[in-house]
Amino acid sequence: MPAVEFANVTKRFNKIVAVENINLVVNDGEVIALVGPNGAGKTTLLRMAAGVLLPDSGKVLVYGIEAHRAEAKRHVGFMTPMDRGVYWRISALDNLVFFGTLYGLSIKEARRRGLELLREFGLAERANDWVATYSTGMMRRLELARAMMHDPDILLLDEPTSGIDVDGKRIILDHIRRLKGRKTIIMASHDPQEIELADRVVYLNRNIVSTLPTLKIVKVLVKGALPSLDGFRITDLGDGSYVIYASIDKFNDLIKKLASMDGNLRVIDLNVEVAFAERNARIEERMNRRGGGPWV
Ligand SMILES: Nc1ncnc2c1ncn2[C@@H]1O[C@H](COP(=O)(O)OP(=O)(O)OP(=O)(O)O)[C@@H](O)[C@H]1O
Repeated sequence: MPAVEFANVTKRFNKIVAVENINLVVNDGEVIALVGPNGAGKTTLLRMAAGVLLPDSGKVLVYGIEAHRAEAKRHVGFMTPMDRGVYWRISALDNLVFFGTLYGLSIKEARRRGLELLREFGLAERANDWVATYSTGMMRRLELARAMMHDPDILLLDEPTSGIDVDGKRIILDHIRRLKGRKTIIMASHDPQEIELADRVVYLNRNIVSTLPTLKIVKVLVKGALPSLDGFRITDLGDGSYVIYASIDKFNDLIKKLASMDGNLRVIDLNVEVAFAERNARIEERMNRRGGGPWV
């Protein structure tokens, strides 16, 4: 039985159609990245799978049970976007104990599990501090810990590493990597390093545009003085900005190189939308025909 199934799902907010006729089966143990532009409906899909939002038509099922029902919710941990899922005026540990008891853990069990997760996410020293004193990155890690308190089979992660520093990001990405194969994970993402963890990338723009096994190329827009960069294709846009194309395995390398360049170079944007294997293959083909002409 699929872990999560969207069957003909449509959701509107007044006149806005957030998602339309979505059909998607997520298998047990699969890691899915939902990718698409702002407003594409990624968060809406996650909220429906978490059972906190009902579809207008169609069905959202968790192990065959409608997602809003309590038996379905027990299987699911939802890491909400930004910092909406925890209480600010109590400590991190009290938050975890509170949410743990909502899922039926005893206070003692919830405390043990909460401390274990706080340790794992590098927050043990701040366990008793008010969440209001946390940085964005610490808050995101706490959000993930909260979603994991009841050891759910399915994790719904909304941009899990957005807006956080390199160390915080590494802790979360390593954790997700360790969960691969043991949990079903659906992740809404704009981040190539998150997307790289997925078994399947579902590109969404109100409805499903394409489903592909892997992401191949990331496109980075930079502005300023760009010294030569061996091993990367570059397009000069002529206005002092450049597009650099990096395969996913070289992306970290590229970011390190860009970071080590002097302050005259700025990263303006990063685009994964055009990065799919299908389109990459088309571009490669065109380049080969032209004998290696410009990309755009
Ligand atoms: N509670 C709401 N009330 C009204 N409109 C909403 C609500 N939630 C979402 N929408 C609208 O539904 C559409 C899909 O939004 P959603 O947040 O699912 O997109 P997203 O793909 O997660 O975007 P982003 O990448 O910016 O996070 C958008 O047009 C948004 O404005």
